[in-house]
Amino acid sequence: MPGLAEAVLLALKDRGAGEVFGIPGDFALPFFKILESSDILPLYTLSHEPGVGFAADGAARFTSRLSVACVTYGAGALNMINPVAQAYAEKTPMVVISGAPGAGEAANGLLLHHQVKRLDSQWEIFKELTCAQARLDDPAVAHREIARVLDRCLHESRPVYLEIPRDLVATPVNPVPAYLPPSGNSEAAQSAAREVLSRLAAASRPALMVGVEARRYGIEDKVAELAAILKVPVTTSFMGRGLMAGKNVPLAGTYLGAAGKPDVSAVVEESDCLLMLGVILSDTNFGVSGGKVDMRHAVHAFDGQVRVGLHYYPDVLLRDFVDRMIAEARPLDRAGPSAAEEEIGALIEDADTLHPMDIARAINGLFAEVGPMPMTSDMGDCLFTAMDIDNTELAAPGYYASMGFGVPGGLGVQAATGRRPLILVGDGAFQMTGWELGNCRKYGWNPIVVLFNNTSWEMLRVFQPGPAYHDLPDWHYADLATGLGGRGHRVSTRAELAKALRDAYADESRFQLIEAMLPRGAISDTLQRFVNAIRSLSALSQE
Ligand SMILES: Cc1ncc(Cc2csc(CCOP(=O)(O)OP(=O)(O)O)c2C)c(N)n1
Ligand SMILES: [Mg+2]
Repeated sequence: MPGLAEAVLLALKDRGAGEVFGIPGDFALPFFKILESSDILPLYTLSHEPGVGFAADGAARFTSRLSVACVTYGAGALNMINPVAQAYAEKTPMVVISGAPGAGEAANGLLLHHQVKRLDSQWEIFKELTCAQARLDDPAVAHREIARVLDRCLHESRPVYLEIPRDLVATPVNPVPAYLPPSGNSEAAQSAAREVLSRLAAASRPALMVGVEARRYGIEDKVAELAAILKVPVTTSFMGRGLMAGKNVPLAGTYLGAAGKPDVSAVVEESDCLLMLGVILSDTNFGVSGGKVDMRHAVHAFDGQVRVGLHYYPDVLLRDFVDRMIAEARPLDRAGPSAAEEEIGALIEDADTLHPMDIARAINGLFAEVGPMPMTSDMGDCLFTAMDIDNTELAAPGYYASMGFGVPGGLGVQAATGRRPLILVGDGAFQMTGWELGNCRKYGWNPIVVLFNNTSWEMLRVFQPGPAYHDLPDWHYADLATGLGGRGHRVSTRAELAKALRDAYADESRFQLIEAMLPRGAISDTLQRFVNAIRSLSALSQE
């Protein structure tokens, strides 16, 4: 019989987990010791628990597998609340493992270090951030509890929480049962698929919008197959930017409502049967559309059910629904031309000062030369700029929108996939978690980081011009790269940026930090359209 810690690790590996990110502490040291000695899964330690959570999130987004964030009780776990919340909101299958006090530790009546209000306060907090939880304090049932929680993580593609008392990590337990895939209602899936196909056939402007669940449940290729059969225009949601990259589908582009390209917005807003697959109905995905999507004529397959107009089919797995659609779909021949990525033009490599759009042009140029790289983006104008980078695999917090994801998320991508990422981050967000780059040399990671240094919280300034607190000092980040084990490039002109990107790509020996100097007030075209759209919508609402 395996010990408890070993049983957890074996069950994680059996369910597809490829690595563990973590920071130990005394309540977790026994678990970490077995984690390292058992060699079941590789351990990557980082420097701050928010980075651990964001790295696990980034890994899961690119692999569509379980990811693991392992921390100590109290100070560690509670330090990671924000990344776990983001994973819940954006449907990432993250397993949070926290060490915990042993059974008898509270018996002496003293308050334990790292304890907050009560010993189970942390448990109560993580119940709000996860879809399933287990405290593994009963060896007799631990195997069933582990299976229950890990399977829920995969079924719902949301974080789960395992609490492991430090005095039980070596206690023998029964082997954890094998993964039990979810069983949806196949009859409901069939009925839903037939009704939706007939609605699409009867529509004059059918359209498809693809959201993040297509990636989370590993069915992007199936969705591409369905789109290719149906021959209807395909868009992605804002959060879904990067989906369908490299697939042979009639991709019109990313829907950004009034902030997007008018022809893409028309595909969505003028559709009389919009099929949304795995799309999160959030303000960032639909907020600047002014409610122009008529849900009475839309189909929304999300979170295990299919809503067709004003009625629902419950308990329908997205995978089953898409499979049933593929089986019976016929060409509708309504696909417009695949929108050539909006011509933002090639970078002019001259001595002009940089603008965010030049960064998009320069990256498009790099990818045209060397091929696309997996990308992560932080929250800030870098994410809006990413909308003008040709559609490439991208992980970014487009809904929960926490800063700090970009760099550790990119490190998680490289740890999990072995692929070198290109990371987009603003100076404000870099100040939060950019220092995790100091861990690259330990693991041989070598991301290319493009830091938008506008010495500002510019996204806030565009929504609230005036206050001086949006101004950030210039920290000369490129100069700090060497000490962290990387190479810094501080660039102020378009020619310098192009050269720095080429030099960075050629130097695979360490991480590359390209500090792109941007004037305060210079924002991407997409962010400008977002601001204009939100202002005009709010003006409308006050009429
Ligand atoms: C963890 C967290 N705390 C605060 C905020 C609120 C915020 C959203 S955007 C922003 C400014 C970002 O500045 P940065 O320099 O990174 O990028 P840019 O705007 O392009 O200049 C803040 C403070 C969020 N979203 N998350
Ligand atoms: Mg900034």
